[in-house]
Amino acid sequence: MAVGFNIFIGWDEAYFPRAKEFIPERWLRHRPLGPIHPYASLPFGSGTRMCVGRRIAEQELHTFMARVMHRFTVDYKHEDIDCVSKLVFVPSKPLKFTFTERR
Ligand code: HEM
Repeated sequence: MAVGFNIFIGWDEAYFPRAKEFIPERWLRHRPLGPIHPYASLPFGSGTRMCVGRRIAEQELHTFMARVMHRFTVDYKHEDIDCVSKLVFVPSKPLKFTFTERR
């Protein structure tokens, strides 16, 4: 239910300005693209049956990303990537990132 909801609302300009552009900065705490309705994105569900692993999952993602970015410089020197909806949004092309170990 929550996943389906995300697909349909995720591209709705009424909830997400420049909805089809990949702008992860929209999620920063100060919401540079404007406020986001608290129920516009529910990847972990909501209410009494929402995901009990949410905090673990988010902590793991943050720790993983921080450790990777601390260790590597990440480059992408290919064509623009779009996203397609396959139950959830996924990249339209393979992600050919180059990871260079930082010195
Ligand atoms: C990115 C990672 C994850 C996503 C996107 C996710 C998403 C979800 C969603 C959408 C639900 C259903 C919520 C609802 O019915 O409203 C759910 C339920 C659940 N998730 Fe996750 N989950 C993630 C990671 C985890 C992890 C790491 C754990 C355990 C450590 C976990 C344990 C559970 C459990 C036990 C439920 C059932 C809760 C209930 O029915 O009371 N999940 N999750």
